[in-house]
Amino acid sequence: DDGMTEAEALIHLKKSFSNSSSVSSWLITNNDGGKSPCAPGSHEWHGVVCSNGKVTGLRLSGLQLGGTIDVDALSSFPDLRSVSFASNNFTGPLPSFHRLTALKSMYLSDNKFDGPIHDEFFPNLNHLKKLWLDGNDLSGPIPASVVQAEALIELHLERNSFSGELPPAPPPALKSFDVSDNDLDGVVPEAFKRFDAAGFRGNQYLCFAPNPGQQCKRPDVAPPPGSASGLGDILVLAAVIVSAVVLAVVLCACCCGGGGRVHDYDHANKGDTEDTPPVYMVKQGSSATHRRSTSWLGRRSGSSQGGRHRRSSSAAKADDGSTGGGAGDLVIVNDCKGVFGLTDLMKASASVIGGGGGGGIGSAYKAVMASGVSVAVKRARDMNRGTRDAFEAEMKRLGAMRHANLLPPLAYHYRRDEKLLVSEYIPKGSLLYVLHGDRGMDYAALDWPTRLKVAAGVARGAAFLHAELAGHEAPHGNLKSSNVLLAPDFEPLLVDFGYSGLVNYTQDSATMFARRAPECVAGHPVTAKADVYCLGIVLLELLTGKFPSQYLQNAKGGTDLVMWATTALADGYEQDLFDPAMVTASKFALPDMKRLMQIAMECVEADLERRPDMKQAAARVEEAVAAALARVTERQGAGEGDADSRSSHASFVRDESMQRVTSDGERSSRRGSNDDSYGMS
Ligand SMILES: Nc1ncnc2c1ncn2[C@@H]1O[C@H](COP(=O)(O)OP(=O)(O)OP(=O)(O)O)[C@@H](O)[C@H]1O
Repeated sequence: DDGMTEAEALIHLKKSFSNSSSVSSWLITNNDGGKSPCAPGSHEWHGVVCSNGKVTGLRLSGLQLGGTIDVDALSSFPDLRSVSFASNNFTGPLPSFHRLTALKSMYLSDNKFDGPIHDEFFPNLNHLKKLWLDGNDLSGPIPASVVQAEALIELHLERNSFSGELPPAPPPALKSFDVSDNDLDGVVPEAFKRFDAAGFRGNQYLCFAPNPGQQCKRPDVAPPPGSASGLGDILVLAAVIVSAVVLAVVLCACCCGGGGRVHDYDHANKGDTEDTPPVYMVKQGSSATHRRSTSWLGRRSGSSQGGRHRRSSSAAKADDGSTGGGAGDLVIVNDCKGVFGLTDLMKASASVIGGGGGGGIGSAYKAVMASGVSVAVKRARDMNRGTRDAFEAEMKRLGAMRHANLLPPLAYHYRRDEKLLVSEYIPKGSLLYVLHGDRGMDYAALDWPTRLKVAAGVARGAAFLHAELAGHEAPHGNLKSSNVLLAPDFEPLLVDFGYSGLVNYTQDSATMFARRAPECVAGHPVTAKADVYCLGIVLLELLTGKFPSQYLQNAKGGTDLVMWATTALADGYEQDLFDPAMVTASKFALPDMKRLMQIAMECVEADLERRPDMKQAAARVEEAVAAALARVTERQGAGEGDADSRSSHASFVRDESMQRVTSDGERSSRRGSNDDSYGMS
């Protein structure tokens, strides 16, 4: 309870232990009454660490304690930063310590904790630096969400029974990692190879590289009697395939994209070869695949589901009335990719594509369903600003939007504590990824004319939203390069729009990028002009090729593009602002680049009066792009061949990536093996 004093909370905690004789000093005496154990004059409470009069740690290792640990009691210590329960006899599932979001270190080694690590364990622990769980009986996969433990430096999982493949990526700050002596299999993802090899030993089927001479997959064990695998699975799969074929025939005529265009990117762009991107993003659509994952959709998978959701493709179409059949399943708001249900998603091969690590709406996954359709699934936590009805109405409205530069949602799943938002999967990924990721082929293709196309498309999509969703406080609300996906022809597609009225107000500031506009930071309400600021940042990012620090919560890393550009323009160095990879091949276009830069600067103008509205901004961008493209064409006509400029652009990019090859080690050799290695699970 809230009312518990620290002393009372410790007594509660003690009650949850069996064999608590070693903490017999934990008692409320007549002398000190309910005095805090940290108050001056209090008697000594064994293992309780105080700092500035508050309980900040519990040091209870090796005290032969057993039983369970009462996390409710622990949650009464707001200043608790460190707990050690190592080398005791605690049993049962891992306590829900993820509710103690301020914890910096957790030492739980050498007990008898068993069962899986819950999917939600890591994303909540934003301050956790040290997690020691070695020497227990923990099992199941290491959740992919581990990547979200942003502060984690030490992760020790050795001597347990963890199984399955390693997650696609480790947490960004991790320095020490040990999973030795478990039952892991598969191939160690590139991103883990920076850790000491000793930390991977003792996993019979875990391979460092795909190797014909070595088995990297644990042989299937016989299913336990009565389980739903085997024939049941085959029947379900057959049902999925049959229904998918039927649906495909029925639905193939429908249109998904704007202007009557049909997007079908699943099968385009097969040749993605990607390396490990910088830490602020997770590799796009590759990496370890958890087939029949036990955990990617968390509690929803498996038998805990209840019969209600068992049948495949039991999705409800919103048009049928949002409530009909929709309870607990997916509601399709846009059927251009067919109708599918939660069961289809749960059975899909899933991989993480985004951590939501920067404080976004939630984590994102790619899921390839049995029907062959790939979707992106976002798990969004704090979207309870309005009623369920309002949420459903909004999703329906967004799903019905059609524009060549918008990617409307396909479906959603509503639960009070979490929503799933499903959209078509776009293989090339986001502008963020292409600009700042592996700097591969797609980056090489981002020459001046292509950047112009992206700029114009983003502006057009945003202007359309501003016209259609004029009543919204910020019609897009989350415009940034990670929410600009690129179609195979580099036509930009905006995603995650229209959510600003749905995301919890208090969470809003951290999650929606529009709230980082200077006026919002200063405490003013968000308005449609906040989206214009966001457009400005995307334009600056396109022109400079730099990662904007504005996207990060804490200004660690990236470039403050607004400040940099302001200074450079004031000092007359604007030329230095432009991405050399773009300028080298298109020097003739400098005046046009400057013009677009000028528009970007107007968009990020702090004075709202002077900042244009979206309609004006988009019109200016379109005009500038048209003029710039005309100059490109003129140039080509004049014989300075496109081929020429493109090849010098490409060679610049190649030289750049050569440097990366040498500094990063055997990047190129990794490339070839990357994709195959994951396909084998
Ligand atoms: N439909 C999609 N197809 C392909 N990739 C996608 C799709 N939706 C999102 N992504 C990718 O997933 C990555 C992570 O997405 P996510 O939305 O979780 O992160 P974010 O945009 O940084 O945060 P948020 O939008 O929650 O504020 C994006 O960078 C993008 O590359």
